[in-house]
Amino acid sequence: MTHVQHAPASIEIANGALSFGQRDLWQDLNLRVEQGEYFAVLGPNGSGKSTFLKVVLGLTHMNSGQISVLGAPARAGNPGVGYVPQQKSISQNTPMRARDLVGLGIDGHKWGIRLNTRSYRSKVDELLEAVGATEYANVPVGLLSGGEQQRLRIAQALANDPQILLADEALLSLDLHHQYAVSDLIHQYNKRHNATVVFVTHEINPIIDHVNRVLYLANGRFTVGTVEQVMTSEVLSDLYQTHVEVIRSNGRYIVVGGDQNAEHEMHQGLEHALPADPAKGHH
Ligand SMILES: Nc1ncnc2c1ncn2[C@@H]1O[C@H](COP(=O)(O)OP(=O)(O)OP(=O)(O)O)[C@@H](O)[C@H]1O
Repeated sequence: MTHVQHAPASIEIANGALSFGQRDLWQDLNLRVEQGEYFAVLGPNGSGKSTFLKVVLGLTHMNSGQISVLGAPARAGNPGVGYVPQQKSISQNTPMRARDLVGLGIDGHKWGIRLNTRSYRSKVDELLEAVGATEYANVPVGLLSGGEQQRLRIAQALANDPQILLADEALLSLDLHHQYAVSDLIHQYNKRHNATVVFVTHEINPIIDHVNRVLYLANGRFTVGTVEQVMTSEVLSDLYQTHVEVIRSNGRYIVVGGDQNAEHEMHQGLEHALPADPAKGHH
């Protein structure tokens, strides 16, 4: 008799529950994210998206349930997991150059290389090249634009060739052009390395072509499924427990109604989903 060998899940949560005081983020969460999957985490402000990443990172512990990451309990500092934290502005006076920032991500222990050796420098060059940042390698990071800094953060997160890349609002504050550029970069890494991507975002449209499945969190409840399954008026109304309208236009989604948070998404959705079409004119 042959046995089918199941590869371990990239991320697996069993019976997960997490609350802070009176605030439930989720209960009865059972989830298996496969290696190579591009997984989006959506939801309004405060629904627990960033906390979900922190649980995967082993920085926050659930109240109950188990989480395994790459076949072992989640633990902080796992070199198999890369993390692009929510963007914070970098002071103009930071004495670091672009290449120094990227170099911080290199785990010398893993690569057997030391700072300032030739192999270290060539690894940094390779990472800069991969994110298209070679031309500003020696520029102080504080002088770079938000989009340029964001590329460096991604290079830093990819420095150890992680099997899982966690990105927290990686497109926030980028203009539309840079949103798509950064989104493409992450997608390429996902495909070339069969890496799992967990992408936290308010705005699904810039990544919609890449996403395999979605975890949508709202009001202590959640739903999981493909974009087509989750992004419907019926499913989101049920999740928000109030009427929400999901409009699909040119393959983009606009969420209208619900609470203030859903309205917030609506505005972002409108901004990005319906770029001005000069042919149609404005009224
Ligand atoms: N360590 C903590 N102690 C207490 N409450 C916390 C802690 N971490 C997060 N919270 C609360 O949990 C909720 C979820 O926070 P989280 O940052 O995960 O939300 P989010 O969905 O990422 O929100 P946003 O879209 O605004 O970034 C918030 O109400 C937050 O105040």
